[in-house]
Amino acid sequence: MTIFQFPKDFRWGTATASYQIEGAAQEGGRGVSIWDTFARTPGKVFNGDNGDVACDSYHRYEEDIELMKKLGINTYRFSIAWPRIIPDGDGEINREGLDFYHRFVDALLDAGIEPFLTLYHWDLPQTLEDDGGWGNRRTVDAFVKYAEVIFKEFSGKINFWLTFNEPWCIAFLSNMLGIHAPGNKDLQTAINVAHGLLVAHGKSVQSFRRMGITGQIGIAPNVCWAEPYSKSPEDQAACDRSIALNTDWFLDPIYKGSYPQFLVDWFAEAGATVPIQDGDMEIISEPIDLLGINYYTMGINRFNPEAGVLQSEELNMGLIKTDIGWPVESRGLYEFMHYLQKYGNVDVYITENGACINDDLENGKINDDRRISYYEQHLAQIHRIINDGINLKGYMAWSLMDNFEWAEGYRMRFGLVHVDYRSLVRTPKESFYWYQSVIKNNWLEIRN
Ligand SMILES: CCOCCOc1ccc(-c2cn(C[C@@H]3NC[C@@H](O)[C@H]3O)nn2)cc1
Repeated sequence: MTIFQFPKDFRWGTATASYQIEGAAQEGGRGVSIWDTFARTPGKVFNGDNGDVACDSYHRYEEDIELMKKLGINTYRFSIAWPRIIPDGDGEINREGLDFYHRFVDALLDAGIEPFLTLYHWDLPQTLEDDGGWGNRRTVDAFVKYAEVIFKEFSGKINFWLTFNEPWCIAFLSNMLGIHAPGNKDLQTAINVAHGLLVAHGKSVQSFRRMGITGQIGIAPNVCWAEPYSKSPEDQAACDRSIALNTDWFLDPIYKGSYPQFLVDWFAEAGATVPIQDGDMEIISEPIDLLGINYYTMGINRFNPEAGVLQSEELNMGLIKTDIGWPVESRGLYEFMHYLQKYGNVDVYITENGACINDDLENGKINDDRRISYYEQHLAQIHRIINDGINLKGYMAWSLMDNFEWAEGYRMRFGLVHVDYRSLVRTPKESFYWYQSVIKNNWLEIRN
């Protein structure tokens, strides 16, 4: 038996997002989001699933908070649905939407749980997408207006703020690969979206400072760690491109005030350029306080001129995979956290980490041993990272409960709590009780 003790002030939590759990899509004055539209577009989401009901957390959040109290977490990451606050994107404010989130945040605080807010977790008001989305400065300004409304309303209640969740997904997964909403398949559009959200990030951080809002603010990129299949420079360069597009493409502008030139040049070869306007990079590089890091898996990549715009092919190395097909390899988290040190020893929270394991109820229990094993491996790496002196301050498991997994619909389950989507009954899985024990002890026990 090996015991890994965590720091006494280490934050333990779980994470969710508005469109994935709330439901009540036509209630409370909520406007239409790009995910409402995308999910209703035939062929875009498995089984034609959508977020109309989801986990019904809009109505059942008190039950969810009881589960959080039972789990013992002290931090809960969630997102606010912009279409509940300003239904048409940049027009009238919907007081009913603000009141809902005040009730929710107050209930979290009453439960002794720290709210950890993501302002944008992919549910853009459709009216703004109809007018060019993140590539149109109207959307940038609309986001700043929305962010300032939330800052003003929740300053003093919320102390941990993230502007954007997984900017690579918002820009490239959704506008170059077309796998997520709005489903564009164009490199220039993706680069325009990435730049627009970065300007929106920078402007909202400037507002946060100017308004004197309580707490700390940052952003949450997702990690794509990749190691070369061979020692060839071409394979290493292919890995560098994959890693950089998920993180450096966003963190270089924020921490260095410029894009990674080797990728700018690579995209120029493909005929795509970054639409930088005077003053943009100064705005984007407004200093932040923390980083959220979302880690799920890593790849072994090689150069392949046929493998998409980055010419970087991920190989099947025969590793154990989760039920969504992602290799289980926690080593990439350790390697990435050391890679991240090039931006300084910044405060980092793991804002997402978890496994898609689709075990179902058997005699009233869900024996998700594979999820426990995934978490054991990744928390052991977290312990190594902390022992190396890296400022890793907290960990939020993705996810508190099974929910709408985007293009995969409801078939892919990441939750510590099982959700029956017909009855909406929540059932803690065995991994819930395992994580409960880790949190209670503030240590990880590894069976040797
Ligand atoms: C066949 C080509 O495939 C290209 C990669 O396609 C994907 C799809 C999905 C992801 C993805 C999904 N998640 C989990 C979410 N993170 C935020 C939260 O909302 C979770 O639901 N992280 N990354 C990445 C890459």
